[in-house]
Amino acid sequence: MTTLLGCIADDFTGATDLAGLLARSGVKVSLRMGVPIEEPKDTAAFEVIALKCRTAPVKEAVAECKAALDWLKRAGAERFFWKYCSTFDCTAEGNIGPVAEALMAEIGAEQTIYCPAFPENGRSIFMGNLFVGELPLAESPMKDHPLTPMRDSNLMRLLEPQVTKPVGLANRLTVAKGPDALKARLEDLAADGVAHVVVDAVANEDLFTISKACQDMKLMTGGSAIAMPLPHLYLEEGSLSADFAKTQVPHLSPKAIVLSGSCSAMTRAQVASYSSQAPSYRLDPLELAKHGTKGALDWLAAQDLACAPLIYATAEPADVKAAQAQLGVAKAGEIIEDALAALAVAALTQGARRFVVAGGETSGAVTKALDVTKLDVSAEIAPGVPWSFCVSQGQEIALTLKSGNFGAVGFFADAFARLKELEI
Ligand SMILES: Nc1ncnc2c1ncn2[C@@H]1O[C@H](COP(=O)(O)OP(=O)(O)OP(=O)(O)O)[C@@H](O)[C@H]1O
Ligand SMILES: O=C(O)[C@@H](O)C(=O)CO
Repeated sequence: MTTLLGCIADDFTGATDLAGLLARSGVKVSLRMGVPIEEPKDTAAFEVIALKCRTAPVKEAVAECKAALDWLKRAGAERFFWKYCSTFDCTAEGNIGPVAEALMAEIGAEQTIYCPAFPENGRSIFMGNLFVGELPLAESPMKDHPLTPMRDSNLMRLLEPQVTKPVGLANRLTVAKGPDALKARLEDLAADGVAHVVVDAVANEDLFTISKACQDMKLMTGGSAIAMPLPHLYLEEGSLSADFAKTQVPHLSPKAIVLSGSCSAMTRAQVASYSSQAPSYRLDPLELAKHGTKGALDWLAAQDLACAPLIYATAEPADVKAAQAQLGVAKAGEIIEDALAALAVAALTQGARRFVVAGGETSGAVTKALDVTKLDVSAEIAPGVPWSFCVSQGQEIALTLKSGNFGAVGFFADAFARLKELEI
């Protein structure tokens, strides 16, 4: 069918997060890993293209996003969504603003909104400031992120240096008045030439108000949650006819592996919890730089994958900093991503058919190595983390890509329990 909403996500866990929230409505969502080589055919109403461009050089990110946009246009989409992290992960140069501005120019959008709020996961925006739980972004564990340390909580201040046109705010007091008041505020800002509008949201009701006010915008930008109401709104406006074809759950070998390259606070707690119940192996970037992956591959080869072992690079901020000081930030990340990618392929060869991967960059590296190009999105394990099914090297596998800070402490065990439930 013709695609109604074309979505571009800046990392792989972000893309599954978005696809999972859109799929909550029951509509079919297709998730593509990278810009498909083949021309659009039999596309879904909601198409999500996952890119790995959050920390790529600006020019590269813009070019990739434009290529994704072109594909989505050819799939018939006239409305688009630019998905970035609910913690607004970016560097001083971008890529949130430059990509948004490039997409706006391509599709002729005069104005767009920025709303990374995800209240179910504790992300809220008030007076343009982003909170993670009760902490301002810059005081949250995101201040120590290995690639995009967030040292300011004010979204307007973060965005301004990344764009050429004026930035403004539609605050919670306006959002609380409902969609018409928000529309009026956006029009006033547009009349003043404000192209980039940060919109406050602290609860799911705010997201519904914002989506309703913005559903006709050519481009919306944000975290996944602001897109969640769109299927329902499209059904209401009549552009979408309900397609409740459920994703089939295949019966797969119980052999499984957990691969974690996220150093986020929640993943650290999840790794600590799971490593007390399953065999686990810690990857040390300095050791990998010196001796390569042989030690880890040998360890994996000796494991019974029915026990769903864990391999992790997840480390405390001080250890990450120490490794980065010796290897450089990009090199340290790359060494680990390469190792986890090689271990994923080895696990597949050893018969693993259930993969849990933690971390957006990590997920990008692992799915690329597994040669996964399209995922059918299934039910969520935790808000924003669905199971999905795909084919890797001719084998059907189950894959979940977990955003660094998502899921509860018991997430890894929860994931396998949820998959068992789905199989019944
Ligand atoms: N011990 C370590 N030392 C240095 N870098 C590390 C270490 N462990 C992981 N990394 C790197 O840190 C980065 C973590 O980013 P990743 O996107 O995978 O996780 P995340 O940011 O927590 O997840 P998300 O983007 O879903 O929130 C990766 O590039 C990874 O290779
Ligand atoms: O929005 C989020 O927090 C996640 O989907 C994400 O982008 C993690 O990389």
